Amino acid sequence: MDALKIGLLGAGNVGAQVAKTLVEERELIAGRVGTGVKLIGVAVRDVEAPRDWKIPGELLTTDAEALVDEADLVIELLGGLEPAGELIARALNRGAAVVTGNKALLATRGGELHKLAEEQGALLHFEAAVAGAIPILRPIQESLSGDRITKVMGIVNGTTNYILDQMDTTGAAFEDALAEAQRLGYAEADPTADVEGHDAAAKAAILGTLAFHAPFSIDEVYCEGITGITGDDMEAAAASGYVIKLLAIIEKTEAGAILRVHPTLLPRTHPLASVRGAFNAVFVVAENAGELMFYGQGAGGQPTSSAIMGDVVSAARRLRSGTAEVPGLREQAADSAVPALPIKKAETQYYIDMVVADREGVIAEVARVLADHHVSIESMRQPGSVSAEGEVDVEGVDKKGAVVQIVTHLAREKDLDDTVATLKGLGVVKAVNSVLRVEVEQ
Ligand SMILES: NC(=O)c1ccc[n+]([C@@H]2O[C@H](COP(=O)([O-])OP(=O)(O)OC[C@H]3O[C@@H](n4cnc5c(N)ncnc54)[C@H](O)[C@@H]3O)[C@@H](O)[C@H]2O)c1
Ligand SMILES: N[C@@H](CCO)C(=O)O
Ligand code: NA
Repeated sequence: MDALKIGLLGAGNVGAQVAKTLVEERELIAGRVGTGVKLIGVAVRDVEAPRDWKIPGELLTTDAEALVDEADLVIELLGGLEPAGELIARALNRGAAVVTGNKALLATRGGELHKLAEEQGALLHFEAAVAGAIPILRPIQESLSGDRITKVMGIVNGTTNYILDQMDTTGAAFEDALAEAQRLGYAEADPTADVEGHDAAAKAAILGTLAFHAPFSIDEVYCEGITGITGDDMEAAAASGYVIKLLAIIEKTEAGAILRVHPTLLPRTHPLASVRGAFNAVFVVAENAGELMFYGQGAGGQPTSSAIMGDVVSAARRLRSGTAEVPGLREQAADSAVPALPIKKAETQYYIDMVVADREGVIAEVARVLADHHVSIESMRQPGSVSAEGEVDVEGVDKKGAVVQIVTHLAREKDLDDTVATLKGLGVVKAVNSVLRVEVEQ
């Protein structure tokens, strides 16, 4: 067999690393595949642009379509919906294998692209799209395919974990931590996707699709990012023994599935609390397997290139042996439909941080509001008072109110919303500073 022709689209953070591996490790990759492999071109916007690794000039081209039309295997690392989607479809229509890390595209048009791949008998691999270097999709699609997955929960965005970790451990400002995450190659080209939770939501949709054998799109994922999290929130959480993490949680109930992404309070003893920097960690719960945990680098050019190269070797082996077989959505559709349920149906624990009038009977009044809405209290703290300037004053000087922090037992999202609305209307409640969801145990 002639050397397998590989076309690479994009030479940014991840693409440049992949180009480096394909050139410098060509022999190793060929040995792993069992046949020769050849990088035939790298499509870029500007052939003169400086890159993390200097790609040999003869490989660079601005004609992505011509490259796609020549390749046996296309690696898409442009990001964004277009022209990435159109180029992937073009490759699949030719029967070429495609490897991509583009979660935004897969969470939007995944169903259509999987169908196209199936129709053409072409391969579509995307391990890099979720949790960077961590092998998580293949274990879900293959190793756990004889089990029933009931829940997946984890930290799946490196940029936001890096930012929150920096804010928590060094007191860094949000903007400074974000700039550093961009410099380190963790963030999306438009980092709004990271900090507003959209990147994690795309990953939640992909995880849901594979774990629950039913197609979910990003529109079906409830999504809150971390832009509302302040240094004060982090400090208050720390003082109570918690840390704030952006979690993606997908869980199956009898009626359907709830997919959500939001900042979450975790006790410092929780295994996800110790996930630092741009690392990711994902819990998978399956009926027979029980709990599994996957941990590793979730972002960055070099770690992500490992997942891309794993998919390249896997696809190339199948091309070589002529056994293209796609664990795509046809197989997923074998299960009965699993509707996506609204966040209002979710049940979780909550943390409410508020300022109340500092006088007798107020706590009883607050507790009554919670009880009236079927929300029961697990713990309550009164860490101090606030001054006229709104600063916590533990000495109690110049008191304008008392800070009260409540952690509830499991409650329905709807009941919690009603509770908070009632609390806000209560004369004795001066302010509700923050309401966060809490995960205390796995
Ligand atoms: N960076 C990470 O840690 C990471 C991890 C996992 C997945 N991903 C995904 O991998 C993909 C690439 O990420 P990245 O961090 O390397 O992004 P990047 O922005 O650093 O690189 C993308 C490159 O593609 C180029 N490009 C865009 N449109 C083009 C076009 N039409 N023609 C030619 N070149 C074009 C850009 O100029 C840029 O150099 C994205 O889908 C991203 O979501 C990234
Ligand atoms: N921007 C993404 C890249 C990895 O998918 C992140 O920070 O996790
Ligand atoms: Na991965």
